[in-house]
Amino acid sequence: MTKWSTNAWSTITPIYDKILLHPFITELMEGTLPKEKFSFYIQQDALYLATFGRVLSGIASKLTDANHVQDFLEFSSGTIMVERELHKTFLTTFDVASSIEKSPACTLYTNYLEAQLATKPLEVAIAAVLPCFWIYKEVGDYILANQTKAENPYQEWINTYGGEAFAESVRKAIEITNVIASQATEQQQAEMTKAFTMASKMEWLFWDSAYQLESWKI
Ligand SMILES: Cc1ncc(CN)c(N)n1
Repeated sequence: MTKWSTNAWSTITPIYDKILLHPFITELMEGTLPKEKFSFYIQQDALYLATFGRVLSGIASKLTDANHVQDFLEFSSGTIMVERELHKTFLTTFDVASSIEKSPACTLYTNYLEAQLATKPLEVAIAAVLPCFWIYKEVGDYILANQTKAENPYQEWINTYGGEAFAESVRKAIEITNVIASQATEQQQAEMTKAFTMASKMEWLFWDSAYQLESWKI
């Protein structure tokens, strides 16, 4: 039987293809992305990750398999720690402001994840966080395989998401989500795919908001 993740990825392939074509990603790959846009992204991402970490540990608290609990706790602490280290590098390098408010896209995405955790069944919440792992891994791999410039100011970002340590977490996250999906009804699996798709759209929005230096209209 086809795994839930295989069908879910096919559903979001048009979104993923658009992410690869987004100027934030193409310019990041070329190393030509204006620093101002990357700084905006990194600052918003620090705010995003604070919520993401809390949502991951919330999911851990709802899982029943002890190994899955441990994996999600490790995602929450380990993965986030690695990403925070990465952020520190860029926050220092680019000397960005330390107090900022969430952009509309960041607000939308973090509120969405928190709402899935608070109001939806576990299988939906877990599907909602999967794009945060999977899309970043695919984008990291894609950039590593296609970049042509020897020097890139964003190389550390690229290496983090295209690297083996991150890939291992992503494999585990996909596997756990498939186990949860295998215990779900068809209707529940459809809800999972819906959340996976929505969060994938928000990944696109998040990069787009950084590229546009999005601000509140009011
Ligand atoms: C918005 C966003 N999505 C996903 C990731 C990778 N965990 C991230 N750092 N930021």
